[in-house]
Amino acid sequence: MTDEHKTEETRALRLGIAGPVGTGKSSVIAALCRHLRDEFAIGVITNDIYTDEDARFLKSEGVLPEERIRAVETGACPHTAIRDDVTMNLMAVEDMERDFAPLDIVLVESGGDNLTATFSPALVDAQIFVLDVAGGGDVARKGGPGIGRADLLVINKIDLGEHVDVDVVQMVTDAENARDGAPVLPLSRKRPETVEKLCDWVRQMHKTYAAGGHIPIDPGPMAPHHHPHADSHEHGHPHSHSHD
Ligand SMILES: Nc1nc2c(ncn2[C@@H]2O[C@H](COP(=O)(O)OP(=O)(O)OP(=O)(O)O)[C@@H](O)[C@H]2O)c(=O)[nH]1
Repeated sequence: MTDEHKTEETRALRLGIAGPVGTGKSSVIAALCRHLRDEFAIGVITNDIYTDEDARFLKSEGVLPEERIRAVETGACPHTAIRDDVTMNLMAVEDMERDFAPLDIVLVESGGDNLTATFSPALVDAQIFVLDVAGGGDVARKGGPGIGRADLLVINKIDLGEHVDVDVVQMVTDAENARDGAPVLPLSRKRPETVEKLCDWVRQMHKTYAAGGHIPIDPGPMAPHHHPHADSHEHGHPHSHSHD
């Protein structure tokens, strides 16, 4: 950590990374750790339903010392653990902050099975929502709380645009229109200048947060959705949510 980023009085910036399955959340976290680990003291919490696969991926990439990467196995709908009852995650974040104090940034990766899952502001101070071009150019137009109101919307894998017939410029424009001027970042790990822009956004967010100038926003509740389970049962959490 450089003196410029030293924050004696504030706890770590808790930054959530959400988005549908496979859009590149773990890759975004790996890139941030690789590029920012000499500037900031970083910890990572991953969320999976039954496994610690994302944590194992990040450990195998060697992006941080292994003990700075911890998995929360939610055992249930992963969006519940980042939005409705954040206890497991909050404890994991607080343990991490205590064990490695002082940390500058804790990155929390959502399990992400749904386009509309977002973090509660009780868990994170700011959140990045990740889409990718391989999911289709029209996804950005569909809106929803993460696309519309996350602090940053990343459109990932722009290197794949031509292979999946997606007009990346149009997709970014659609996303900007859905966000009333909030930032949209086209990203590809194969284009270092885009990775640097992502790092700059995080640096700026940390600076604003450390100066007390960042107010966490709640992107809003997720939309009603279905899980492809065969059973049918009530959920113990309040958002509208049914299993078929
Ligand atoms: N071409 C290309 N592939 C990428 C890029 N970023 C990630 N990927 C690939 O996309 C796939 C999914 O990436 P992950 O980082 O595992 O995505 P995720 O959102 O964490 O996935 P889940 O945790 O399963 O939801 C992997 O095969 C990555 O190698 C990129 O910028 N360009």
